[in-house]
Amino acid sequence: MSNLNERLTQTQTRLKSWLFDAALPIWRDVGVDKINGGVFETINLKGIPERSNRRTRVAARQVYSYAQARLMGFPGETDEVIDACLAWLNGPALRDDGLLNAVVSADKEVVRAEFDFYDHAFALLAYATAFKVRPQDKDLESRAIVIREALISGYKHPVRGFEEANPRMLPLKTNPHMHLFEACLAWVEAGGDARWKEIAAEIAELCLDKFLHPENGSLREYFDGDWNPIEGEMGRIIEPGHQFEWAWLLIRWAAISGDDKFIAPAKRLVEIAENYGTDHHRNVTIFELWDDFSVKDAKARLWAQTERMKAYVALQSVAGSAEEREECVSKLIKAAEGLELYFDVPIAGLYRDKLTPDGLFVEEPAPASSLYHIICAIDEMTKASI
Ligand SMILES: O=P(O)(O)OC[C@H]1O[C@@H](O)[C@@H](O)[C@@H](O)[C@@H]1O
Repeated sequence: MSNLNERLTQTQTRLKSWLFDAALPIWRDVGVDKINGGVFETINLKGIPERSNRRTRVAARQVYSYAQARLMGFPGETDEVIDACLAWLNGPALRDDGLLNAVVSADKEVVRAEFDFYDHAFALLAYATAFKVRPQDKDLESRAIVIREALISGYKHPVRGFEEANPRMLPLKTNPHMHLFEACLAWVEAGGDARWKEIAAEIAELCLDKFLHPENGSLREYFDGDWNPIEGEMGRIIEPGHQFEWAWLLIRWAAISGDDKFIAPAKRLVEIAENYGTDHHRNVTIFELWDDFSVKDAKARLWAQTERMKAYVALQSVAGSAEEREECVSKLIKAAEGLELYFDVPIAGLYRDKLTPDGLFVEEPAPASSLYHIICAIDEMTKASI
């Protein structure tokens, strides 16, 4: 076995053991709120869950995480978390019109009922992944279709993509489109109807035509109502983590759609995020750049490290030569080592979230919301080979 291959296998094994032996058990055994239902937002670094208001996206992400764990062959119990979170999504988080509240308290009082596009994208991902492991449960598909149709009837942009509110509220945002794209791909994989693929195609084209900077190929975050970058500083923000994340999705979409035109822009996104958006001294991908690639915010959140990993798994799958593939695998290992920096806490299975520019971690409870990123990256990593 080559040295690189050996390092890849060791990294895959190490991360998978951390996930299976420590993280999945703790986020199930401590993370589920057995009294009030749903899951806690955070567990502090002493291992105690914290009682705070709950973002709907967290319940959705935990459905994804434990359904994905099942797909990965996790031998432990997963139904408890999946059921608790599905009940939350279809209970306290559900509004009368079929859409979702954004934030609900532990006592099930609605804290923020406003429509949040991002939460709906995650609910669709949750239902898709649950449906992959429970294909006989047709309710999962019907609930997702209710949300999808409500999104289309209430929030469709007149030309392409989706609005943030009805009546319109600017800026329009690429981020929820990215997660809706991700959910649509999951539904395509889960055997959903043709509409999922049509929405994915629309978002992929919108990304190429409008989200990407025509000159330097970066992907910006905030747009006006005609899909031009919003005026002022906001229109100039790019997030390196999102460059990696879109690259991962675009390469997956190239395989599903059979259209290779998405690969070159994806490679460019990775190049930008690696060369300008990653601090090679700390070995972490940072939070924000300006669209001339100067640094806006050098703090580094955990999730961006997982996107770096996913992007290199995608890139190695479309590598043109053995050398290119080895280069991707070597960067994948580097990215995984960057992620593991965040795992250095007294209780295995918990993690840090923010690394400051001077190399210190912020002291704070571990957020449940990051498990989704981590499990996805580890699952993707197991697909890499040389
Ligand atoms: O901040 P939380 O909820 O942990 O999400 C972490 C991050 O997830 C990523 O996939 C992106 O959507 C980011 O914009 C987001 O901030």
